[in-house]
Amino acid sequence: MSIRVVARIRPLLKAEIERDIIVTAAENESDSAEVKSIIRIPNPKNEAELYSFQFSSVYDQNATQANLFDGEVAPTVKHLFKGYDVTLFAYGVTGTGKTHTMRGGKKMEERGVIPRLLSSIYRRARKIEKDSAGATQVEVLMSYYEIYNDRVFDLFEAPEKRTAAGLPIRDNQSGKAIVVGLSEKPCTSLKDFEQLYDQANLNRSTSATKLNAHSSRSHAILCVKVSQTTGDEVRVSTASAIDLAGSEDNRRTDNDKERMVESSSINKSLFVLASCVEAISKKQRAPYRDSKMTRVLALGQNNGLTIMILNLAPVRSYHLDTISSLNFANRTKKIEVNEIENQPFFKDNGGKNKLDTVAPAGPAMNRQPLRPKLLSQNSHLRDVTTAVPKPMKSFAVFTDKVKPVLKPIHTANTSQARTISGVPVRSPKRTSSEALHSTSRAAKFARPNPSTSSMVEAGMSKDAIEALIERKVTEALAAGRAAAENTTVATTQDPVSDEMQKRLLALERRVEGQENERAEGLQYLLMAKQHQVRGEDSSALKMYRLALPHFPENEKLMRKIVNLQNKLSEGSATEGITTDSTTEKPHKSRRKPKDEDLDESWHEDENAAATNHKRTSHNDEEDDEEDDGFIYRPRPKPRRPHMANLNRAPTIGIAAATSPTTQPPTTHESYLDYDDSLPFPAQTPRTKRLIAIINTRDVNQIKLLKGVGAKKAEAIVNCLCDLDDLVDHDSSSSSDEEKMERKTLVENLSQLGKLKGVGAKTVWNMRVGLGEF
Ligand SMILES: Nc1ncnc2c1ncn2[C@@H]1O[C@H](COP(=O)(O)OP(=O)(O)OP(=O)(O)O)[C@@H](O)[C@H]1O
Repeated sequence: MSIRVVARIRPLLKAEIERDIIVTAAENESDSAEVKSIIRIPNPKNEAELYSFQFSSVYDQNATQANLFDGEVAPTVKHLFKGYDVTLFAYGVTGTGKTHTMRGGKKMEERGVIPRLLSSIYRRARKIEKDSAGATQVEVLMSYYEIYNDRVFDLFEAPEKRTAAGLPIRDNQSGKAIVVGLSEKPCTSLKDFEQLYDQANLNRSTSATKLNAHSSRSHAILCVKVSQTTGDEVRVSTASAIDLAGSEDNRRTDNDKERMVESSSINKSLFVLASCVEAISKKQRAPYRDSKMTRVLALGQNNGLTIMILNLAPVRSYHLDTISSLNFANRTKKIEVNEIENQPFFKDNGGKNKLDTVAPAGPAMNRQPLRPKLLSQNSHLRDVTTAVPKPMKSFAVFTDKVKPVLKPIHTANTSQARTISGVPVRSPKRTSSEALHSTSRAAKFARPNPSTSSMVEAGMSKDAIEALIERKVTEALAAGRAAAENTTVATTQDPVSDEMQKRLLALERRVEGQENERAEGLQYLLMAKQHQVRGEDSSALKMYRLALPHFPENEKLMRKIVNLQNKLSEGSATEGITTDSTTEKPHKSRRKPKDEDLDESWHEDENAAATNHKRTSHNDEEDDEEDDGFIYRPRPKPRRPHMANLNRAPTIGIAAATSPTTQPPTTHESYLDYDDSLPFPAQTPRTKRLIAIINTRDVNQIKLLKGVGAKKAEAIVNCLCDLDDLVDHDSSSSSDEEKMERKTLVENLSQLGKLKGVGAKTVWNMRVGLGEF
């Protein structure tokens, strides 16, 4: 049968209002039963259009905890006692009610699926024990763990006892992922359970986020193992109840760093889950192993019955998230699950049966026996037992009976080998039965076993059975050793720190990537402006276009591109007309730029102020990065800088100061160097103001500049003072007055950009931050 998906819409929370409701439950008109099974939600792009999603059932805002449990979970309990594993999981965006559904509140009517399930299990257990007059005993064992930041932690352990790496997961022989070292607590009554469960929940990672005051930061997995023992026969089945952490849209969460790490881990695991579901639906290989949660949940790989509870918020603020959850659920409902019940196995038989000494241990030891999978079938949950033919009761290993002569086994310690050779020499090593009795790892062999008697009936000699057991034991021990080795390697290498390292690196790269990308964009902009002031419009256009992907929504940039394009096409048209004319050949460098050409450049005209007044039409608001009055003029001849000492400071933070010509400039320096030799007066009021502020050396003033905090301001002042010291050293004989005169002053933006801790970007920000001046 396929996974049963039921949707639950939570009621409005205090902060939400009625008119924001966009998710509704409806009955399926073609279905005679008056049960809601449709979710309706508008198309985010066209509110008039409604999307409909059909599920097994839908519970609206008015549905109680009891309604949901009675309708969906209670019917699974009898299947659990028939040997079927049951998996229940709550899926949904953060704050949609998963924990409320699974755990619920403390009051009787608010109890969620989990306490109700346990209550129902105990009730049924008591009934079975009573009906069998004590011949059948039911034992309930519980394990509870969380997957936090992709690490597994036992919730029965206090957080301070956890190891950073968490518990390892490995596959058992039937390929089922199991958590190694998980504790399993017997719970004899509902009271026991409640005590353990409440205590364990205190260990679960939860935090307040903007979207949920008690947000689960981990996936919590509760496994309830039910063992029914009748005489020698033991039947084990497990109910797993999983409260997944909710996906988060971090544009809405305002998460801090720690919450972000959690959030990205949650989102990643949910993304892997979605990828698994998609792969399954496309009949491709599902990437289960990409996340611990998907490994454990193993959707589509686990047997028994699976129910997904899709939790939904009814309001508009969740619109896109809700649609994404609905799409996920829509795919999930098509996943087929193998309806196979667990086979009983036989326990100790008064010492006669050598197989039966070990009881199952570990939460995953009750998984499927080795036998062919039944073909998946689509049937209703309630019809499971009648609709599905009983699977074969035999192990795959029973094929051995058609080959009664067993191959000698390679290992020396097998009684079978001795029997076959006929040499009654006792091996110095232990026999299979001894091995079974003595090994502390014997739990593995407690998987469902055929009874010896049935094997004998099936025509196998006792020796053949012994040899068969021996072989299985040897194989299992070898597998156990291999697994143990793997585990050791895993713990000694501290996979978490490696993993963490990798993530941090990736994060760093991402941040760095973003920074680089922005810097690259700014660089293209500046180059474009440089080209433009030189009158090289087509190159400028090229540079603006290169900058565009870095500032995709920047209207100003787009306008510039369009204007330049127009200008160029106009120009080429004019060129066509005037090719024959030699009368006017405008000197590029002398042209007077149009408004959009007037741009941030550190080639500034001395008459800028005058020009400024004439340019009344210029819309400053639209182009706040532009300095009024810039026009291109040929680069003046390099003049020996007034502040030669700036270039003489080799180690105090002026980049490339020692040999600016021999060292290739960095990208930032290259455009800072561009107007290195500009004389001080040739600057716009804004630039002058900026430089004046810097030259005050007043940390309080400097720190107010955009992009400069107290630290950077201090660094700038220190750097300037260091430069003064250098000058003083150079001229130890100078008078104090001369020294004062020689006090290091920043003359232009290029010099400013070379101060320690100041780069092109900071200079840019400082200027822009000064606004119109
Ligand atoms: N059916 C419901 N009835 C009443 N209140 C509900 C219901 N469902 C959810 N709530 C309330 O909504 C809030 C969020 O629910 P809950 O913490 O269960 O969300 P969640 O999906 O588990 O979130 P997260 O993924 O962040 O852990 C809680 O205050 C809870 O009490």
